[in-house]
Amino acid sequence: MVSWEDPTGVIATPPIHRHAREERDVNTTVLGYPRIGAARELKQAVEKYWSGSTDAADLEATARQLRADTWRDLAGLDVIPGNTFSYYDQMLDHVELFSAVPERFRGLGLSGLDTYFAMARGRDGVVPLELTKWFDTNYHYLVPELDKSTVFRLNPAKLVTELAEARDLGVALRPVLIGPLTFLLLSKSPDCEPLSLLDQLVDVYAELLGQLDVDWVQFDEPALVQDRTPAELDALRRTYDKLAALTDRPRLLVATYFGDPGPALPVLASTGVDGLALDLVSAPGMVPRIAALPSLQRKTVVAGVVDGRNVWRTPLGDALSTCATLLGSVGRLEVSTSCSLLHVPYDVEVEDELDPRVRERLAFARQKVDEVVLLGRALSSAEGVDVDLTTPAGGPVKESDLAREQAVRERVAAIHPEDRQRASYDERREAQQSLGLPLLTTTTIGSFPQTADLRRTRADLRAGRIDEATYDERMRAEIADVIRLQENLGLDVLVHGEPERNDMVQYFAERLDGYATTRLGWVQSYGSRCVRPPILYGEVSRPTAMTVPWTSYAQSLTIRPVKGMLTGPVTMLAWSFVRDDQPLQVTADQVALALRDEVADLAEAGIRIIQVDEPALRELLPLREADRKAYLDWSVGAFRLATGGAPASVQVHTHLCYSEFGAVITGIDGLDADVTTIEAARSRMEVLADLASAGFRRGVGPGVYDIHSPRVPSAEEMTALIRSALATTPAEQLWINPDCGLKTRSYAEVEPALRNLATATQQVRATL
Ligand SMILES: CN1c2c(nc(N)[nH]c2=O)NC[C@@H]1CNc1ccc(C(=O)N[C@@H](CCC(=O)N[C@@H](CCC(=O)N[C@@H](CCC(=O)O)C(=O)O)C(=O)O)C(=O)O)cc1
Ligand SMILES: N[C@@H](CCS)C(=O)O
Ligand SMILES: [Zn+2]
Repeated sequence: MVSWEDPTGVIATPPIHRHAREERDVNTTVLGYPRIGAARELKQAVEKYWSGSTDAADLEATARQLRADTWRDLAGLDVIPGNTFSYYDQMLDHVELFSAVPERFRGLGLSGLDTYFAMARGRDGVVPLELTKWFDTNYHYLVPELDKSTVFRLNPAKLVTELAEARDLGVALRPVLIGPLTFLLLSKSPDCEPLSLLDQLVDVYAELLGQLDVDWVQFDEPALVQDRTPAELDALRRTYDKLAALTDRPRLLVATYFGDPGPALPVLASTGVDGLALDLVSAPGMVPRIAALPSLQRKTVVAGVVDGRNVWRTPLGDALSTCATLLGSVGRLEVSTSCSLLHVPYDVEVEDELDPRVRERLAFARQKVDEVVLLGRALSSAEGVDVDLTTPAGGPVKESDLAREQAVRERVAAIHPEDRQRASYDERREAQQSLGLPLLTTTTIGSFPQTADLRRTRADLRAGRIDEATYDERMRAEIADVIRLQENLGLDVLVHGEPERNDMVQYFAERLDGYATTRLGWVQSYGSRCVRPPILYGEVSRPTAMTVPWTSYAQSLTIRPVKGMLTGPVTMLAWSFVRDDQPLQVTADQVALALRDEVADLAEAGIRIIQVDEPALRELLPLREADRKAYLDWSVGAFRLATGGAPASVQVHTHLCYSEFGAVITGIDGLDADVTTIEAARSRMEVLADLASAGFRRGVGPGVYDIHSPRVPSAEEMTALIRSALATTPAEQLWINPDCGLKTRSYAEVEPALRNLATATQQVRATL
């Protein structure tokens, strides 16, 4: 995006010219937009600010430019969402908006901006807010911490500044707020139900509405697509009736997304709000119910017909007919995306290395805005634009390499229930005795620090500054260092450290047929951290071994067992954009078969322990209870298909992270892994009690080192955690390891932490 520098060095942005429009039959909008920057400008700017190499004014200038860029991208829409920018996370912005900053950060005496970042990242030994997954996406939000003495106070500076900035550029915004129900339901409180703070919070929203000089305000209430109690639905009705009863207020739009609001739909429709935004991509079955609700004849319905979470071009004919069905039955119709575009990359046009047959089927954020605009024009009787329905919509690239595709489909059709079944655990345990592992076996989760040097080496290879042979040599040198370090630390089961992996999903996607990867398709995962979700567009198969040479090389350097390291089928799907023309279960089995071949090759190469990571098993769990059993059946089945061919003598591990395991305990047991390593340090081993009461009797490694924090835990702390684990788990079952991989940490933290982990283990072993 072009920026205009004035002589003082301050970036000046020219007005955004939007054509004056008449009120149309059908307006256009989106529910939100990415904010990290098309070239990850925000990531670079905040990381520079954190490192102290730039100041707050520089960071704010970048932020201003990014907001202006966003409004320019959205200029073709009739209604532009506002408050979509965030330095770190939108939930954290609301903590600031309501002055709900926990005491431990207020005491630090920092500026507003630094207090904000301290809540996100911790500071001077003060632990940050907890980070957790945003519904069933790969985005993470910060969990507000409230208690019964919390007093909300309005602090609207960020919002008001942004609205004024937009107004100066000639842009009117519809600010987006997290709705009060969702804000509270996602918060945690040690001494009260967060919803008990609702009335007080709603008063602050009311105060805010009184200060906003805008036409519309959008309240995001995705928590309504989860199961809600009658009391919560009652609270919903009270909240929006109260806000709607305010005099002299903006119009109120309540947005639900990621699913069907079910019983919350008639409740919301019966309140005095002016509009509802509904996700008709994830819940197309809602259409007849919307059309049948008389109260919606007086309201605006924002129809989310363009998928905000996946990257396929919209089947425009289908979207048009959905809108046409609704046109006659709702007060006004607005065309939109199903949710915020935060979850897709900016622009497919820059992906010049993508196979054109794949690229022509894709729409990223900018293309999705174009689709919305096109649909709006086609539906608007004043313009009557014809939509070309012949351009390919999203979906598999059917004509590619048909022979292999056919073979994959036949292989899936031939899957037999026994393929998902290993020998009995007792038989496996016996066969694995020859590994000679001690009680309280120590290990790590796979990755060692991804140093700047490693990333630069990969960038050098991509840019042609070094050749493959040089790259391989440097990676081998790193593997040798990592093996030596683990031997010196006295760890029992070693890893190669994953230096060759840009990302645990992308690495495999780059090596599988049926998957495409992008050059610049970055999506924010949390704060300044981004991922490039690969695109699973066809039938998946494995042309050749993906990990065997690296793992075998590592094993050749040591007599201790080295764990092979694979990413499981569910995580390969969860962190990719996947085809939506066949059940996820079928796609998962295809990925599982490719992994099954890798497991066989690793075993053939003499690797005795293989870990298949499934950190996203919890994340994909359906938002409604009624859908969970079917999900756990196919997801667990895919994992078992991937690992089911492993001989009894090969020890299969899995790894899960991101707490809240309660709902997937039966699934964890169902995976039938010989050893499960699991995040536990922050929750002080709570998961073990759940596993014990579910009768889990295979190996379990609760994390004793919280790798999400730069803190180095002492040996004493870890000793205490191991002892508390032993209260519920017999020593024969217990493994000692960190919570997760070490890729985001530095060696300065990792070395002493692992040394302490080994010391703590020895201290406890001596007492057994
Ligand atoms: C475990 N997690 C993961 C999730 N999803 C995934 N797909 N992968 C995951 O590991 N979801 C849940 C969590 C989220 N956690 C994280 C943790 C860390 C990151 C992260 O560090 N992201 C990096 C980008 C990683 C990457 O792809 N690196 C590439 C490219 C690096 C790069 O930007 N190179 C520069 C040049 C660098 C130079 O010259 O020095 C460039 O190309 O311009 C690589 O290593 O090759 C981030 O920086 O945000 C994400 C999620
Ligand atoms: N093996 C991976 C798992 C992360 S969830 C790692 O260690 O980074
Ligand atoms: Zn993990």
